[in-house]
Amino acid sequence: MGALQDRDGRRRRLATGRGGGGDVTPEEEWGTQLLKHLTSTGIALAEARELAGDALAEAAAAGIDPRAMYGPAVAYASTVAQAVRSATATAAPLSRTRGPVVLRLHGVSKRYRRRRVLKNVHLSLRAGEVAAIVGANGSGKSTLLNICAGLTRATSGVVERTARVGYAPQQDGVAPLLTPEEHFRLFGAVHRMGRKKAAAIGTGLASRLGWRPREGVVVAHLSGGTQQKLNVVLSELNRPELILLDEPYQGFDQGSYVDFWDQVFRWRDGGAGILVVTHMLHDLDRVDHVLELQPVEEP
Ligand SMILES: Nc1ncnc2c1ncn2[C@@H]1O[C@H](COP(=O)(O)OP(=O)(O)OP(=O)(O)O)[C@@H](O)[C@H]1O
Repeated sequence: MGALQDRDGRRRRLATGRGGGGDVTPEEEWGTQLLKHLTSTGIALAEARELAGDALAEAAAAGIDPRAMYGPAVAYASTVAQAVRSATATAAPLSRTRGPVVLRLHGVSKRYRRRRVLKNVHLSLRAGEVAAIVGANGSGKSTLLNICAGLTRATSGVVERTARVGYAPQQDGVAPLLTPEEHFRLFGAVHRMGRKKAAAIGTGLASRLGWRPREGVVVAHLSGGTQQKLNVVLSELNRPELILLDEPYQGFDQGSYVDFWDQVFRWRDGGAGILVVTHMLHDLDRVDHVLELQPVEEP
């Protein structure tokens, strides 16, 4: 047996694959497999141990079997390895400059009729930064993003945002009966872009997410993940200074997920501020701010 130490300092055993006494739990076996696959991708043993330990600890903290939370160890190892590589490749130098504040929330609260959904939320996001919003279902993440986008009015508090904002909502961001190119033209027109330019920019941005839109195919006939790529592309069509993304990679495969984060870091290094709603715990290590929303207890 080997051993990993999780974030709470507990020791978690890893099976070595030989001998081992037969009392290895499925979770420990998954951790061992993850460790093995991580090292086989070239990640150093110490870092692989830490990554595997983090994964097990996060699953244990969430009370979820790691196999259900992350999928097969080999697939998760590949995701982690790619993320580590891209994070290393795109990691900003320590001197990374932050620009002006592009979004400021001060004491933001929201009620729907008598029901309070958000209470006293504060956030300051600068150009060149990424912030994540996390929280349980119903804790108000989408509501907050709608408020940031100016689509929903806060009941109280101050919301200040930069002028050029891109928004990929969780639902209804795309029209089922239009083609991607028609979306590019439509959204381009809103930003006073010519049809050709909008189509060219949209297609170029799509390629960064590993997607080449096919002519004449309406959105309703695209996969869920591809529809979501369109949603993301539309949010960045006008080179916004603030990008709001509500669980943007639902349905993405592993490669698309990695491409997506590469794209986030490109936006960030290009001077945008990015606010992303996520349920992926391992995303949180690479962002500058984490805003955790708690469900509001009172009526
Ligand atoms: N337009 C609305 N009118 C009334 N209640 C609403 C409205 N929009 C959202 N709510 C309620 O506000 C609460 C927060 O919803 P919201 O969608 O913001 O949460 P969330 O954290 O994004 O949830 P999830 O993780 O499931 O996406 C929920 O109880 C929801 O039912």
